[in-house]
Amino acid sequence: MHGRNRRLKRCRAERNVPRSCWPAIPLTGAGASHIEKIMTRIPVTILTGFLGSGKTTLLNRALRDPQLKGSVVIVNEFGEIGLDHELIEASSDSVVLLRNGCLCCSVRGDLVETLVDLHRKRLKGEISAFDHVVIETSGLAEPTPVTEVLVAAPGVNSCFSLAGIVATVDAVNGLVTLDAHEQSVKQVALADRIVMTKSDLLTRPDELRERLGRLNPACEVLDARDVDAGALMRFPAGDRQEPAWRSVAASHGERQVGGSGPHGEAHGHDARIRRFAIVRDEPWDLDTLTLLLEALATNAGPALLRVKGLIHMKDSPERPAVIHGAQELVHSLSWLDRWPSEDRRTRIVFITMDQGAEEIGELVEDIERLSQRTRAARSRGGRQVEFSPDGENR
Ligand SMILES: Nc1nc2c(ncn2[C@@H]2O[C@H](COP(=O)(O)OP(=O)(O)OP(=O)(O)O)[C@@H](O)[C@H]2O)c(=O)[nH]1
Repeated sequence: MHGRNRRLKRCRAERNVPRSCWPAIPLTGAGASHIEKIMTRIPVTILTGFLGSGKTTLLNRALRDPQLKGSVVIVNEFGEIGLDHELIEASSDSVVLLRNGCLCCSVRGDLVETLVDLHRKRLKGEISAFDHVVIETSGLAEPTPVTEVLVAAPGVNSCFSLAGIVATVDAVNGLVTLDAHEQSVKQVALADRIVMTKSDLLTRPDELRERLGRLNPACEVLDARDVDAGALMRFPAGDRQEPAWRSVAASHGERQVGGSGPHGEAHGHDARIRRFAIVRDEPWDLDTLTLLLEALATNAGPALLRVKGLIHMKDSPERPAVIHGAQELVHSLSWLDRWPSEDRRTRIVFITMDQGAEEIGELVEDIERLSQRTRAARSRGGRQVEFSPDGENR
């Protein structure tokens, strides 16, 4: 098309036709849409919120809305076994998982690469022409470094623009989390929209509302039950005040984007936080799962920051059971309609304060042994063995 324009200019100049008389050449068809693709910066929404605060639940609601039909999701989980991409209800080619680190520290470079790569593939037509990106951060991430990538990273800020930040806050655990985890305060303080989740489980979350209001006075606190999740993730240009993140991102603009964060490697600021996974090839029976849920309920509290798992059940091989817990809450068991990928192993991810993989691993092994013995006793017609959380089976 450039060649055609040049040729046209030359021949009209030769004939001395005034410039104003040149016919406008309409940009139509593939050429026009290609130029539009190059010129348009794609809006990005950051979805943040502490561990288990309901980010994926809200995102899944939003993804069912046609407003997010053209959205790509980038999800970050901190650890080798990631489950979030399996729990997001979108086709696998519109979800990208960034694992093995946290977006605000070690995988910031991966985020830059992922965004640049997505944009390149979009231009080449190798993937569908998405018009929006949602980045779901890990619950432990501070949003500022991600914001900086979008505002300041060369190659990213020319193709993408940060549209806004949505933060989820869990009504039940929110106050304790804000007291104990600085990331949670930053997530709220930088948000354009704060969504309080789980207020269905707590009748008067007034104290939390007030606290959120003090942390981010410009931002209305919305109730997850009332929001239009699709519209929530989209930020029409120019419909709000100057966002809090803009000045923060600008003041950090000089910082080199792409390497490790300033606060040390792999969450040095939270040296007490441990993350590990339990993986099993053998399906579980209902006794084992029930005992695990009982043990989780017994151990619920601030030390059990997060547990989530897909469980392969003997009685239900075609669809996994899903378990979720976060601090004080162990949520009711739910089920997926089908396995989201080829991987049908039981995978349970734990994020704890101080409690190590060995301790929890032993607890799960105890549970598995006990349920085996119960099964054997039952088949012999004997009495059921009782589980005690101190490890002594009676
Ligand atoms: N009752 C109730 N449960 C909720 C609500 N929102 C989320 N949950 C439950 O909370 C649990 C955790 O929700 P997720 O959406 O996985 O939380 P998350 O923030 O994505 O979790 P991580 O990214 O793993 O930290 C799940 O069992 C959800 O069903 C809510 O508004 N009410």
